[in-house]
Amino acid sequence: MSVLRTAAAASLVNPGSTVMPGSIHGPLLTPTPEPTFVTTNVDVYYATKQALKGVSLSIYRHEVTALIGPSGCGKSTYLRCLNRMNDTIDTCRVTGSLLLDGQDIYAREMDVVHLRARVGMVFQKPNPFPKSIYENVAYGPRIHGLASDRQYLDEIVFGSLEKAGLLSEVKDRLDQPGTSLSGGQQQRLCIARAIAVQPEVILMDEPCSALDPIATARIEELIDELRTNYTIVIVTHSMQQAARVSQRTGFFHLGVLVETDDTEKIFTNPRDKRTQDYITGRFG
Ligand SMILES: Nc1ncnc2c1ncn2[C@@H]1O[C@H](COP(=O)(O)OP(=O)(O)OP(=O)(O)O)[C@@H](O)[C@H]1O
Repeated sequence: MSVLRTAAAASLVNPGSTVMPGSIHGPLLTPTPEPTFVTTNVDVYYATKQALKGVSLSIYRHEVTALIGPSGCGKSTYLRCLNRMNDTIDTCRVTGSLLLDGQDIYAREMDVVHLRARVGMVFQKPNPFPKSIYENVAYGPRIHGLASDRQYLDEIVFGSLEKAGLLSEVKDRLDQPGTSLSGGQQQRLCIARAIAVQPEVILMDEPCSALDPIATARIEELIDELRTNYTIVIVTHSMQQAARVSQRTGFFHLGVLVETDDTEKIFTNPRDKRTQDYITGRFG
């Protein structure tokens, strides 16, 4: 794609905004990426109301996939299908095929607790446990039996805090409550907590919506670093954020996945008029 075309298209995303061509960055996609999740024809109902209609989407390893679309279009519903968080909603029914590394995550024999360790989740509002910083991170490895002794548990806790970019800020106050941290630090603590149980995938549901711009920038940098070791799916209302952090983007509208493609393609040359209208601010 020519620089001129990219520049013109980037200005479409948000005319006059700071989204410059270079900031639709995600490094180039590998030629033959490997899917972590293959989901096919997913329908979701809340009682009789259908929230997702025939969604087919693959999530690729070591990429960040952004899910965008107007409010109520089903982004969070789809995200929650990937670790069966929707199971906690009585009226919710999921049909279709959802395979993680080829395994049906809705199969009767699937251990949902284990699934949620493999597919961790970070929520909109940071939600540390009412425990110390150390215990927030140690809790998961303990209940999953990942640490045979205290020394190994320490290694997991310190390593997870380091990967979440928080260790240097908290190493001298590990026994203080998680809730004593700033909002951005709490969100990184929640990321450390997810990492501590060695997930393959981290789901993030608008992880920056409660954070200020500096804390948001820190989380965005972290997402880019985490991609080396994890597969990430992020729901975001910010098209700039999707453009900055993701390699692949899916656009949802009224419960339908309208299109999915390389992030650069979605923001510069979408196939569908609805996507074009959304990214140019005509609705949403
Ligand atoms: N627990 C629930 N019970 C009933 N309906 C629900 C429930 N959760 C979501 N819905 C409905 O499902 C549809 C999709 O909601 P969902 O939260 O997935 O959309 P979204 O795109 O993530 O929205 P937003 O961007 O506002 O968070 C909406 O119509 C919503 O009202």
